[in-house]
Parts: sequence; C-alpha cells; structure tokens
Amino acid sequence: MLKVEGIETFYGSSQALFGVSLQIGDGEVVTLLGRNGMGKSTTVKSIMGITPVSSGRMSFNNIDIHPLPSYAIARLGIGLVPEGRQIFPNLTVRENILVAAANRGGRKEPYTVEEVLEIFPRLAERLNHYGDQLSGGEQQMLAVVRALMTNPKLMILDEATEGLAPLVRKEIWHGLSVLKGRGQAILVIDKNLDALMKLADRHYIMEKGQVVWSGETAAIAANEKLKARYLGV
Ligand SMILES: Nc1ncnc2c1ncn2[C@@H]1O[C@H](COP(=O)(O)OP(=O)(O)OP(=O)(O)O)[C@@H](O)[C@H]1O
Repeated sequence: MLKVEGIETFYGSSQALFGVSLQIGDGEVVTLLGRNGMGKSTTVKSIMGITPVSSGRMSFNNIDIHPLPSYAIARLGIGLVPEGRQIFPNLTVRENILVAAANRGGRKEPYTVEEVLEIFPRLAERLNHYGDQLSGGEQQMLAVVRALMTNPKLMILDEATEGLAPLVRKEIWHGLSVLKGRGQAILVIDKNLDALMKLADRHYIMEKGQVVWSGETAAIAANEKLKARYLGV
C-alpha cells in the first residue's frame, strides 16, 4: 500500500532524514518508534508532502506520491491526525465531523456520523458543543474522527494521545483497535509503548534520521537491550 524508499529530507541545509525506507501493507498497523528528535514526525511530514523530500521514492497503491502536493496525497486516501488538534473551534462537533466527510478511500459504504460515534462514543454526548468547548482529549478524539470521516485507506496518527488523561487515551486506543479489527491500515507514532505493543503488527525504530531496526511486536517485547538503547524504556 505505502512504499517509502530511501528518502532524504532537509530543513534548510540541515539534513533530518538519511535514506528512510518503510512499507505498510493493507490492513497493517505499523509504528514509528524512537526518542525525541529522531525523525519520526519528519518522516510523516515527508510522506504527506508537507516537508519536501530531496531524494528517494514514495508510492501509495503504486501511484508515485513524490513530489505531489499534500492535498493530492490526502485525496489518494491518506488521512493524517497531526500533532496538535486541528479542529474548527467555532463549529459544533457534528459540523466538525460533517465538513470532513469525503470518500477518499472509495469505500462501498462510507462512514456515517452514527458509525464513527459508535467507535468514539464520548463525542456522541457532545455533538452540539462547539469545538472550543471540548476538553483537550475530546478535541483530539474529534481530530481522529475527522480523519476517519475521509474514509482513508491509510490513517496516520502523529502523537495523537500526547498529553491526554489516561482515560481518554484508553478510549482512543480502544477506538483504534476497533478500526484495526475492521481492516483499517494505520501508521502510528506515540510514546505509549505498552499500548502500541498491543495494537501494532510491526514497528520501525528510528535514530538520527535513519531506520535502525524493524520487526514484529514479539521481537521488541523480547528484546530488553533494544528497548533500553533506542526507546529509553
Ligand atoms: N521545522 C523544522 N526546522 C528545522 N529543523 C527541524 C524542524 N522540525 C524538525 N527539525 C529537526 O529535525 C530532526 C527530526 O525531528 P522530528 O520532529 O522529525 O523528530 P521526532 O522523532 O518526530 O521527534 P519528536 O517526538 O520530538 O517530535 C530534529 O533534529 C529536529 O530538530
């Protein structure tokens, strides 16, 4: 589905990515792990065409996405839940959900408001509240729901549970596991290793702008050295 091959990305003259490669297959849940500043967000921004990639190849369902503009990449069916919630503060929850609706993934039965609220029920109680009346956790959940309403073939979450209360975080993880059960492909960046280990199939560990390890969940769980060296656990 997503194929990234040897991408290099710079901020001005400073190189952030040094030949990053990764793949995500249909229905897979994959993580990008690593300490702060190792290039995870830059990888996501590069995939989404937000930060320009200087060399390498990227394709999504065999369509070259480098160097397409971000909106065109999103339209192909990649839904990003960015760091920092980007919801409309002066629209209600329902309006926020509805304005995001688009069947980019070409699903036979695109998501409805009712369906997404079944997966993230907390928002059902807040439908008529304005975006800026929501708690941080609810806003983040709304950002996830908005991405889902675009019916993405691949959903990307960059630190979507950062700074949230444990209960809301748990609800987001639960929602993501429901989506996984329905075959949703997801790329997730998060600091909550325990939750990721339960959810994800495969992982890529980044250090200093490179992928230094990749493998399945069981291989990380069993490898204390790996966790200590790259993940600070
Ligand atoms: N807008 C920017 N301008 C210049 N340098 C940047 C910019 N964004 C990130 N960098 C640098 O690129 C490198 C990779 O950062 P990136 O944000 O991708 O890391 P990360 O692994 O996502 O970490 P974090 O979890 O802290 O966001 C870091 O050295 C960072 O300082």
